[in-house]
Amino acid sequence: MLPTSDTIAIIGAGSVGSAIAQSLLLRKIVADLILVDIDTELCNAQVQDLADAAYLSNVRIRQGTSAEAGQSNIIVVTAGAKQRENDTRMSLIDRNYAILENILSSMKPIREDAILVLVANPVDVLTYFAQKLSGLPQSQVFGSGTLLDSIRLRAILASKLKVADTSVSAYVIGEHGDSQCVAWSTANVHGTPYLSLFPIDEEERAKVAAITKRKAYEIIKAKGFTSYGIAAVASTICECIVFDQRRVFPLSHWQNDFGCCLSLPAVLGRSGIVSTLPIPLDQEETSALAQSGASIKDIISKYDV
Ligand SMILES: NC(=O)C1=CN([C@@H]2O[C@H](COP(=O)(O)OP(=O)(O)OC[C@H]3O[C@@H](n4cnc5c(N)ncnc54)[C@H](O)[C@@H]3O)[C@@H](O)[C@H]2O)C=CC1
Ligand SMILES: CC(=O)C(=O)O
Repeated sequence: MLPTSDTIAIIGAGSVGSAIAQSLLLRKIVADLILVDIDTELCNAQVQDLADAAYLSNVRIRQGTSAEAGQSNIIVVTAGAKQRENDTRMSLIDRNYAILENILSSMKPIREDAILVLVANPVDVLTYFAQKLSGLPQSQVFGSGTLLDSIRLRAILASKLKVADTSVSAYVIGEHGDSQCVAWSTANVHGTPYLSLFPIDEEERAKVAAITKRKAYEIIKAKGFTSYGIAAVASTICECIVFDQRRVFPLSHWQNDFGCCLSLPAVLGRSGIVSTLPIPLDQEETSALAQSGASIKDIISKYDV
């Protein structure tokens, strides 16, 4: 596959931004990558290191400014504080809201057809504010959401059934965080309900959901951050946009019913969120999703003026 002439800018060249850059480089999705960070020395070092890895592909990578990022086709926002052991994602909001405001104002004017992908946490809350502050249409501003959690869930379910992860379709929905929920009633393997193929009781289901939810905490406890999983997710999102693949992903996007951004299945294409798909949920899942929406809205209301 030849890289397209699109440019992707990554804001934040720390653990996550650099891992996303490496994933994009190796997958040869676009010809040009720009890395931007307030810490220009770190950014330059990451670019130099990644440029060595670029001999595996035809991709050019360089350090850029916020203004240049604003003129890129896709802008991936990873800049922000990360969780320390046992910090929740929501606890980052004070610091990361301020960083987001700063980034968006320094990127302006943002090109009208740019796609803004939020990765920094709390991703659902930041997606809401990025929609408000960027001036872009809501369909062009969304967060990586629970795609990463869904991949984690799918891996657990697949290993129980001894099938490939890709053969299981299962969604974590709601917040990319502690109030997330599993849409058990729609989990399936090529159309057959997962729970009919591999019946697990309520206690076991709760255990699987908890392991999925805790995975980031466990990784952060041992190595201080997560990066490879989100890099795979973010580069897949970029690929889907660049090639207008119209894949269905659980992404954090605007929800009229909840008055916030949270993850539900969305069709992703060249212009961003192209459409949404209904997801049949049982009563328990519906109420868990509503609670997740309420907890995101609660944080938003503290900052929304
Ligand atoms: N959505 C998801 O699934 C995931 C989200 N994350 C989140 O990604 C964020 C970044 O994590 P890491 O890369 O590990 O942190 P990091 O601390 O390694 O990197 C963050 C970078 O942002 C930069 N930065 C801060 N303010 C800036 C500004 N105004 N303009 C430009 N750059 C700025 C810092 O200089 C730093 O290099 C965190 O909020 C973390 O929670 C991390 C993993 C998965
Ligand atoms: C840190 C984070 O949000 C994750 O790995 O899920």
